[in-house]
Amino acid sequence: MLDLPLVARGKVREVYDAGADRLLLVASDRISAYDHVLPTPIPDKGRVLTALSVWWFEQLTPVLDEFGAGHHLLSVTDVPAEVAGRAMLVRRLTMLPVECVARGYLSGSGTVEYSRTGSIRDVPLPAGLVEGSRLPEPVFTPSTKAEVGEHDEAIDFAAVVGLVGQARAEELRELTLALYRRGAEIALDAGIVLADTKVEFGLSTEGRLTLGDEVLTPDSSRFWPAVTWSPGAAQPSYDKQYVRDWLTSSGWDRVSPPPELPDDVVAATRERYVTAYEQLTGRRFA
Ligand SMILES: N#Cc1c(N)ncnc1-c1cnn(Cc2cccc(F)c2)c1
Repeated sequence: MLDLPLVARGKVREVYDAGADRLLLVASDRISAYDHVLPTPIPDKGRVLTALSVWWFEQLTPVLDEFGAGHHLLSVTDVPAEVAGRAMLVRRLTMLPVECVARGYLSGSGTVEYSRTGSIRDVPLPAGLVEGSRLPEPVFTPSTKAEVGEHDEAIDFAAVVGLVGQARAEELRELTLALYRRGAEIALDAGIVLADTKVEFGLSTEGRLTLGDEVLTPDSSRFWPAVTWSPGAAQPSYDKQYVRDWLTSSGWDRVSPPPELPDDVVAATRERYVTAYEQLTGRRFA
């Protein structure tokens, strides 16, 4: 347990108070599937996803610069030894109450909405799209932050305006879409379809729009292997498919506490995270 006050705890991450205007974001090795946190950790998951976020902050800085925005990462070395490699020291922000989601492909709740309305939020889409279809243009699909354990609630652009004002809402939409476009382009070059992602922003003490949270990780985004992309059915998850398939085959009812994962599923899942990192960054995971 860290000797710092706990600020927030998510399914697989914690936020600690690191003193004056600083927080410590700690990524655990926990993995969640079907809205349950599984009892078996995936070794190095926290370290891989932290290293990936750090790399994306570097890659996306030119996009942030275009908008006069910054990011909250201060250090990954100035952190307690017990969480070295899986913690980010970040600037404390005043977080904006909007989960900024960009979708480049139709999936999950997006497919449900499209099936009912022929659109996603206020964006009409062409007929004939199916689960996994690439959208003509990426779509901004914001939601409000739910209490821990609850699902985020979809909101439309007008609701974002109501929360942060017209100019800020437009800035959030355009910056979220620009970050997604750049990330999706880099990911596809590495053989990964970035189907969608969720980013969070806050305001720095100087009032500057600042990208927070984790960025473009398999926990905040849908990663699909490009080689198996085939619209018309649920796409296999790049990182969680072994876990999902094993849980389904185990007969687990998705309501009672989930079973422990077998060693081979743990090892294969760890390998997926490491491979995603190495394919995207071109760097060896140490
Ligand atoms: N990032 C960031 C951040 C910041 N830079 N400044 C102020 N607050 C936050 C902050 C607070 N909660 N969260 C969500 C969150 C993240 C990780 C784990 C969790 F449990 C919950 C983000």
